[in-house]
Amino acid sequence: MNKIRISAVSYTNTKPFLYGLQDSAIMDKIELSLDMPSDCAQKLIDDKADIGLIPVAATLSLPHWEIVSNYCIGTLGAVNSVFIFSNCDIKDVKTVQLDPQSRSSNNLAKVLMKNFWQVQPELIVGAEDYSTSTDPNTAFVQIGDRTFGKAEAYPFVYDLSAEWLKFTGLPFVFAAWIANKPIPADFMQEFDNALRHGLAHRHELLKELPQRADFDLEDYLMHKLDFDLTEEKKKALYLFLDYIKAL
Ligand SMILES: C=C(O[C@@H]1C=C(C(=O)O)C=C[C@H]1O)C(=O)O
Repeated sequence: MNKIRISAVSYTNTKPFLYGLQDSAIMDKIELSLDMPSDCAQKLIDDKADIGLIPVAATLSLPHWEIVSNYCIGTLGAVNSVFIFSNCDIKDVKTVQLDPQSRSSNNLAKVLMKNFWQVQPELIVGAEDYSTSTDPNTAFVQIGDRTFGKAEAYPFVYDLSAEWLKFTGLPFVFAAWIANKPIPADFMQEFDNALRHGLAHRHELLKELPQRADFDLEDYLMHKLDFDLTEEKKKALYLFLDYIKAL
């Protein structure tokens, strides 16, 4: 059998999953690559991967997609790694630079700006001064490890899944394990078992990760992230897709 090609996110949020996969015999059956989320999505769209931990917003660009795991990159509220960083209140922001590595959070920012904050700043994709603009009314979306330690550095900081909870009362799913073609059921079962094994060994993983003075990795991996793809999270996922379609 050909190996199943899997693209996973190269951020710390995915390390519990990698720990589980690398500690399982499933490694012999897969070809694993680590990519930034926007590239995970593109690989699935271009059929360069069979399964990806892809931004859920990117499912809208797939002719066929199916969820192949009971786990995800999700949260019950604040996630502490997906933000709009700003020098002014969101109501006064004139320009928002989007994160080139993101698909879900850029869309989450758009959904919240339109429906929750009811503001209409100009959106910039691929800004040359991304994340470094000194303009007082320019803000930026940022995700992943690049945000660690930055929450203290800006006067206005919006944790986007915390804002989504205020808006909808729901948890949030940033990325899920999605296939672009049918995957054998026995493989899916073995895959899920490996992911569960990784999640159950987060304390061992934390001992291996370099600690940071400016970011609480244990709180992040044990509490802020919530990896179970529950019915409530699926409800949030489909609601989010509806909001994106209406943008
Ligand atoms: C919580 C996060 O979730 C992510 C956000 C994504 C996005 O915005 O497209 C995609 C994958 C996840 O890595 C994060 O990256 O910090």
